[in-house]
Amino acid sequence: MTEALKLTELSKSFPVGGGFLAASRGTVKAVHPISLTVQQGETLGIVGESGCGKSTLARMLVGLLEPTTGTIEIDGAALDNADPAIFGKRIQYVFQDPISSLNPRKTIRQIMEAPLKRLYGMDRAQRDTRISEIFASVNLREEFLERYPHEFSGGQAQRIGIARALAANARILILDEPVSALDVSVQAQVLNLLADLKKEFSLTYLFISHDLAVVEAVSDRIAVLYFGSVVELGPAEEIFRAPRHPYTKLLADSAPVVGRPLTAPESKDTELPDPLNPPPGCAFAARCPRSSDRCRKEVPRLEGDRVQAACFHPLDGD
Ligand SMILES: Nc1ncnc2c1ncn2[C@@H]1O[C@H](COP(=O)(O)OP(=O)(O)OP(=O)(O)O)[C@@H](O)[C@H]1O
Repeated sequence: MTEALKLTELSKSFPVGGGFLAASRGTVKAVHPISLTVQQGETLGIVGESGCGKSTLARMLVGLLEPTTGTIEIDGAALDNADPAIFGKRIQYVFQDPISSLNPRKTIRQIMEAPLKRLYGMDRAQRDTRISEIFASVNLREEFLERYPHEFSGGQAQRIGIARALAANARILILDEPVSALDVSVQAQVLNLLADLKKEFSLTYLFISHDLAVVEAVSDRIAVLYFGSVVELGPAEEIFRAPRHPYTKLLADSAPVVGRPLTAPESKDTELPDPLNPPPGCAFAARCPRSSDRCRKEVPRLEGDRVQAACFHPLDGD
């Protein structure tokens, strides 16, 4: 298999402080250094609670945020932040809220045309051909092109969002909670469409969601994020059924996962650490039923073969 995406020590910190005249009050480390690879054709699921850094990671990957440290490589070539067009041709973002992510004052044709003009300088005839092809692939009628975003249902708008991402010919899509704003019946249609498109265009997906059952169903591998770090990474069919990291177990115990009954979570504490004053050791130690003195002093590294966990006292995965 070939590597589609490679992240090396990618991190993001935000200076935070009291107003633009006052000095910065500190730094929020939204994403701690992350190194991982995604193979061509793979779907990597990324799960974690609100505030764990999912959006910050995704926004770096599409060039919307400049990383504080680290590199992003696509098909072996490093992405250069100075040239957003390079990102646009290789990696695209599908937003959670399909209607509000589309410019309300533009027709769907104008929305679809924008990346074709900006990234490829296509003339009118070339753009029309490309848009017709993509619309056929996502099962949208061409008469929709002259309408405005508010005229569509959530499911149709998400198809348009996916079509826009595909128009740029990128082979990697960041799907940021792509179905969580949709009705359950429509969710299944959009997930099926994403599966079909993946085959048709040999796409690679990063599928970000807080919905464990959806992530488990669509992913080949899953990365569990906690407080800006990957704490567990492994095959989708294993990770929630036989968690190694106590945080993954907490997630799996508190959410419906196929083939695993809900149990009462061992940890009742739901507080995330203060991002302005992070703990010195493992960020999960204060919530973890297995934590030791070592956990409160040292940061565990992600280790293992098929399944990797960043934990000094991992569960045995049975
Ligand atoms: N521009 C910013 N300035 C300061 N802190 C930020 C900024 N953006 C994000 N953060 C902080 O970084 C951390 C990660 O935020 P992020 O939005 O990436 O998490 P998330 O997992 O996507 O959450 P959600 O699911 O709620 O969107 C949070 O502590 C957040 O408050």
